[in-house]
Amino acid sequence: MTHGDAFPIKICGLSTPETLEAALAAGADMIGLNFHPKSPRYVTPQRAAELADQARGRTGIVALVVDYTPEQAAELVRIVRPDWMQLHGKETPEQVAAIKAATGLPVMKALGVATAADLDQVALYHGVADAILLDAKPPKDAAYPGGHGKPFDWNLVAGLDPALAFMLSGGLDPANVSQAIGVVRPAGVDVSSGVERAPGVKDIGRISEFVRAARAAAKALNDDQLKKAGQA
Ligand SMILES: O=C(O)c1ccccc1N[C@@H]1O[C@H](COP(=O)(O)O)[C@@H](O)[C@H]1O
Repeated sequence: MTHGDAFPIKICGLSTPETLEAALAAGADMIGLNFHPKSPRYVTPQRAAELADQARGRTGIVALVVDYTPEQAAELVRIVRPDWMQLHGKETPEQVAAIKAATGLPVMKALGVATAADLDQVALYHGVADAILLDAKPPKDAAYPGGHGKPFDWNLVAGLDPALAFMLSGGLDPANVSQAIGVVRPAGVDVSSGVERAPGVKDIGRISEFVRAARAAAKALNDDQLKKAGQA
C-alpha cells in the first residue's frame, strides 16, 4: 500500500449479517472478521465463512488473527477465503513473511504505538507487510491486544518518514475521524469499538456516520495534496 492508493476505510469486528450489510451499504472498502478467541468480536471460522460469502466481491475481506502459525493461517484461509490477513500480535518480520507465503494473501501488520520509539518498527516491516496499521498499544493486563477504543498521541506520527505509508486505528469514531485524518494523514483508517454501542455490538448508524466522515476527510486531504503539488 502506498500513499497513492485509494483511501481504504475498514470496519473491523463484524459478526452479524445485518451489521455487515450496513458496512457494505455505507461503502466500507474492507471488513474485518476477528479470530482472537478472547475478543468480544470473535467469530468461529464457520460463521465467518458465511459472512465472507455475503461480502465476497463487494468489499475486501480481512481475517484478523493474533500470533497464528503459518499452518493455522493457511487452514483458516481454506475455510473462510478472505482477501487479506491482519496480524495483530507480536509477529516478527520473518513470521509475517512466512504467513504471507503460506496463505498466498497480502498481509496487514498491526504495530502498537505509545512512544516515538515504537515508530522505529515501521521501517522493519515496510516491504515485508503489504500494509502497516498503526494502532494504540493495549492497556496493561488487557485480555486482548486491540479493540480497546483508545487513541495514541497522533502527533507522534509527525516524526515518521513520509515515504512510509500506513493505515491508522485506535480509538477512532465518527466524531474524531476527520480530525485524525487531518493530523496524521494516514493512507487509510480502521475502526472497531468506535462504531459499537457495547463491546462486540456494532451500531448500524455509527457505521454509516463513520464511513461518511472518513470519506469526506480523505477527500479534503487529497484535494489539499493536489493543491500543494500544483503549487510546487
Ligand atoms: O477488536 C478486537 O477485539 C481486537 C482483538 C484483538 C486484536 C485486535 C482487535 N481489534 C483491532 O484493534 C484496532 C483498534 O480497535 P478500536 O477501533 O480502537 O476498537 C482495530 O484495528 C481492530 O481491528
